[in-house]
Amino acid sequence: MPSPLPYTNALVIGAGSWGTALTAVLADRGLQVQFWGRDHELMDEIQSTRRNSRYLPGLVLPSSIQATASLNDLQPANLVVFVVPSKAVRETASTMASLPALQSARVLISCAKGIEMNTGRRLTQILHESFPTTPLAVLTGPNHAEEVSQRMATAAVVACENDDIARDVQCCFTLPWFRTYTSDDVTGVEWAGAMKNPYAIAAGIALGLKLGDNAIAALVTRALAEMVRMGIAMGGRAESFMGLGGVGDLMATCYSEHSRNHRVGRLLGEGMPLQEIMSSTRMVAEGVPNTASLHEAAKAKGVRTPLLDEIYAMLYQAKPAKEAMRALLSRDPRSETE
Ligand SMILES: NC(=O)C1=CN([C@@H]2O[C@H](COP(=O)(O)OP(=O)(O)OC[C@H]3O[C@@H](n4cnc5c(N)ncnc54)[C@H](O)[C@@H]3O)[C@@H](O)[C@H]2O)C=CC1
Ligand SMILES: O=C(CO)COP(=O)(O)O
Repeated sequence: MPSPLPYTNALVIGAGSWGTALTAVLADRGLQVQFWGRDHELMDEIQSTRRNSRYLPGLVLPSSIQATASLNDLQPANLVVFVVPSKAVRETASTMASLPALQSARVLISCAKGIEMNTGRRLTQILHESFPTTPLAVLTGPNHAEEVSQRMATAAVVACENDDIARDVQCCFTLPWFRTYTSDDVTGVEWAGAMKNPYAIAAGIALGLKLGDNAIAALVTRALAEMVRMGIAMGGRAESFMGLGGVGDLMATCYSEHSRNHRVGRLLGEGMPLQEIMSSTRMVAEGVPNTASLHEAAKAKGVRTPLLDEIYAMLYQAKPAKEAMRALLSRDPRSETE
């Protein structure tokens, strides 16, 4: 049985599919949950019907949650979950920083997956700029909202530099069907969570091109090698890339039909232009902006990332997918450990 709750009320910021699923997790665990999203029409719908028909239609949220789009409605919360897309984290954090509701926060949890363009900053580093005295944690792992919302067995990682806070957050995200592990490698899990997104696009492309299971397994394995190389260069630990936030999330997104990144890749592989794919859904595919920011960060740090370079060329330089795959296969032979 889970222990008593260290935090009693939560605020979830961001009303996409993951924010909606996490609202349900925290409410199931017994926290009082406020749920904020920027769209008034959607938040009114959630408050009156308990459903987010736009992003996670199958889930009926508990009646205890309070959904709103009005910042003035927010009441003080001691656990705050940031789950807007990565490109919206800076603006949302700076807007929220002055609100009384967030002044009493005892921990802020970053749940998006990305690295900022132009600064190469991790999302907790961005949150720290707006909340310099509030402890920060990351929740990450192979966690498709569609499955979490159906209470299907799921495991995740809570990373925080402070072990006590990591355990307190872990306690709030512990349910019979939702298991969390702690880590103190915030840097490693944040780089891992961002990096798996472009590779999920690549795995989707390989599927769309019907390259076969051998090719996809090779791609995913070499993606992991690239993730570890990059993660260590950025200050993370290799072991984090072997855990749920690394290889776990890489597999979940590279092989799952739920993954929006995988879908983008599959459609690209089938020949649909990127612009058309992006305008066919309102859901975020972080791998598209992440490819640009990670490519930029890799070049700045001098990390060798042949896969990411080809994904960048496909997404941003209109390189045909077949040509990119040929380029990868015709590279100079080398040792697997290089
Ligand atoms: N969906 C999933 O299964 C999981 C998603 N994540 C991560 O969570 C983050 C959010 O993703 P989802 O909830 O899936 O997104 P989504 O695509 O389901 O919805 C995006 C949400 O963000 C909102 N949004 C967009 N720009 C905004 C802005 N400037 N200010 C405030 N809100 C804004 C939209 O209105 C919408 O509610 C992403 O970084 C994603 O990688 C992480 C784990 C699982
Ligand atoms: O991060 C995720 C699962 O862990 C969600 O992946 P997508 O953003 O590709 O749907």
